[in-house]
Amino acid sequence: MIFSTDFLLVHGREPVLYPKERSVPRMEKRRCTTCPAASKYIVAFSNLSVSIAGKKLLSSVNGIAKPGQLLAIMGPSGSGKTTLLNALSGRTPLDNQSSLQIAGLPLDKRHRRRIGYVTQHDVFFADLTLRQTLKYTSELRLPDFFTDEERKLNVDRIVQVLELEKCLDTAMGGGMKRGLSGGERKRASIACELLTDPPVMLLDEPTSGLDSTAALGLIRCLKEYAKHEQKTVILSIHQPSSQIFHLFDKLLLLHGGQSVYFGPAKEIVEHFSLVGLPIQVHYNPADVIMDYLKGSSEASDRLLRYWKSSKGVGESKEKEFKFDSTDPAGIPLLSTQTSETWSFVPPLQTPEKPSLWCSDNSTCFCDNVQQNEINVLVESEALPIKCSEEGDSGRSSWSDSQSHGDNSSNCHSHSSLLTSYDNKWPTSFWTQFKVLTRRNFLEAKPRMLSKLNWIQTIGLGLMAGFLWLQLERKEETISDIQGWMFFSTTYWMLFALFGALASFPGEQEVVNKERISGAYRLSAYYSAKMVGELPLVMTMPALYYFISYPMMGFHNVSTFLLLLCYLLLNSIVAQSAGLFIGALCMDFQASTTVSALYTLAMQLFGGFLATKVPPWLQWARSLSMIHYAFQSMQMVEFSGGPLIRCASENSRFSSCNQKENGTIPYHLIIEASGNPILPLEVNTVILFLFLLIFRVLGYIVLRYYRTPR
Ligand SMILES: Nc1ncnc2c1ncn2[C@@H]1O[C@H](COP(=O)(O)OP(=O)(O)OP(=O)(O)O)[C@@H](O)[C@H]1O
Repeated sequence: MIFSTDFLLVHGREPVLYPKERSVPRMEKRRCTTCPAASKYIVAFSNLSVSIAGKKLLSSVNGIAKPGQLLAIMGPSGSGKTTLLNALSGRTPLDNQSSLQIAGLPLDKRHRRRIGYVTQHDVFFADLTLRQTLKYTSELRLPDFFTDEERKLNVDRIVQVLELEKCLDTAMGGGMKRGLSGGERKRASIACELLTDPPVMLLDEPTSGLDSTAALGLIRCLKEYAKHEQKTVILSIHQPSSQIFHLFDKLLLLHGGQSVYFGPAKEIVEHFSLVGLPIQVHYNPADVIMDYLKGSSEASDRLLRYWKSSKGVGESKEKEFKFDSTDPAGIPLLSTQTSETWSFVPPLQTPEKPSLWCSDNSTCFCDNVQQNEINVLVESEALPIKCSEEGDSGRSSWSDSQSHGDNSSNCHSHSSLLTSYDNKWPTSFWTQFKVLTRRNFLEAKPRMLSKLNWIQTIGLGLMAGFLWLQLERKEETISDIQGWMFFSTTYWMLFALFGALASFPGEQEVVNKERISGAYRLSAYYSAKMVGELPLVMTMPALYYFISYPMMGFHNVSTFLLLLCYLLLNSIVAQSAGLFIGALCMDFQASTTVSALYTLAMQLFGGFLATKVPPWLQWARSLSMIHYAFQSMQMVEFSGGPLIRCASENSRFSSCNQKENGTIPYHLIIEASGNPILPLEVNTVILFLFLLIFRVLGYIVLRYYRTPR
């Protein structure tokens, strides 16, 4: 694997990410973010506890992760590694006494969105290729001021670093669909997060499913990334190889939701021997540690007791966990006395938030500094950052950390980087809508316009066409014409509704992940879904109609087009109902049960199967979308084409018995089926109301009931 040097170029030394004159576009002088000092994303947690449903999953875990370092969380299965990462990412609520600070401030929504989180379970749209996935991620999650070329360059470099070039055009796969291998999917997940240049990266078991060489390559890559780009990297890992273990800077050992060690990884052997649990020189420390933790309870009890008695910070090494409340910015800082003494703000203290102001020419200054000279404490040295008056270099903060000698650009990069994230969303509603519409279309196309669907629709169109071939316009064929209309409306209602249901569970996993990371507004996603899938929802019913209706009997263009409109409107309403039920139930089995009940009821009250509805049940008819679509189609068909001729004998229409060779007006045909007639316009408005209500309800459910955590 090629790592290290290339990595530096990812967001690199070239002015690619934050180009000149584009750092803070059209910005008024305004409060935009915290001081650069606070932008050093140190993750500090103390007394961190998590309980779910009364069960304590984590208990008083302490630790600190600094930019430039790799913190590994190890522990047996079920020890709480994922729970801790979820807590650090803000996805799991913390117990009251817990303290979690990022960049010196309690974790809020804005910081939460600056954390890249690669979860254990990779979720992607199975049908999109890796190239499309990365392209859309960069379009959604990089601020609007990036050009297409810059985005592409960015993607290309990350792809190169993570060695994903060969599989760029492979489908992501997942579920039943074959696609990227497990290792490639994992690297693809990491690539998606890296694209956004997060200052803090959390990775849950990034090496699972990788062979030992690939795993080592990946951890090396993360180490380089942390070191050279000054990022804070925290990962959980099950049982690393010895080579991987020695790459860790800090180690947090968990057992049963409690920490049994936190400190430099290289000191773990010494720590275990102090506890009376020796680790032989030639053994892999990770293996032995896990053996102790998974073995007899005596070893883990001893570790826990020792750790608690030393107040959780390794007093055996004369280290102390000092709280320094004098730091004005409230930022966890490394003491200058010894690199092994940590200090950070006490739990529950909310430090005053320093503020950085950025003017429209990208000049930044702090409220509490009152000048352009800002001191940033990096490790133990104070680093002056001069905010120049003009928007010059526009380098990325990644390269700045590499070139401490030239700090003039730091403010610009910080300002552009942080202000774009200080806005609630990285991109505008319009960008999100455009990108999501395209992505939705591409994602849904293989599913909705699959080869099987084409075959099924053409076959069904021909079958219906031959069954109702060239029907004469006479009283005896009324029920056949109605049969074609009823069959067509119900079939396409079921097709659209169940199609929408089937798309929901898989899609929601990806959308929830993206919503948690703050990639876009729900409203943008929801409206894009409506628009992106619209042509797809209409294609199959239109094809069926183009085949079967002319075979049954074409009369004139206006009737032909109007009938098509009602068939399509009916399908779109059904899709909206499917989206609403899918959002409400989420569980596929529950949603199919609810949908089956609803669609069967709609068919029964549709106006064709039952002509005599008991008075106390007539209200149910008004809830059936089929009823309105079917009635509208009858009105168009029986009034638009040649009028239906009366039967020569024993006509059931009284008007026919009064004269020979008479015709039957459309309203008598509809009334004969026992349904009250509403004007065509009213039927149409009601169908649109169904559409609107289902879509609004779907949105409300996703917004308030299905808020992802
Ligand atoms: N929502 C929940 N409700 C109840 N218990 C939970 C919940 N989530 C996790 N747990 C429990 O919390 C414990 C820690 O789970 P967690 O997934 O954090 O472990 P882990 O160390 O990441 O395990 P692994 O290495 O197997 O992924 C487990 O015993 C698990 O069963």
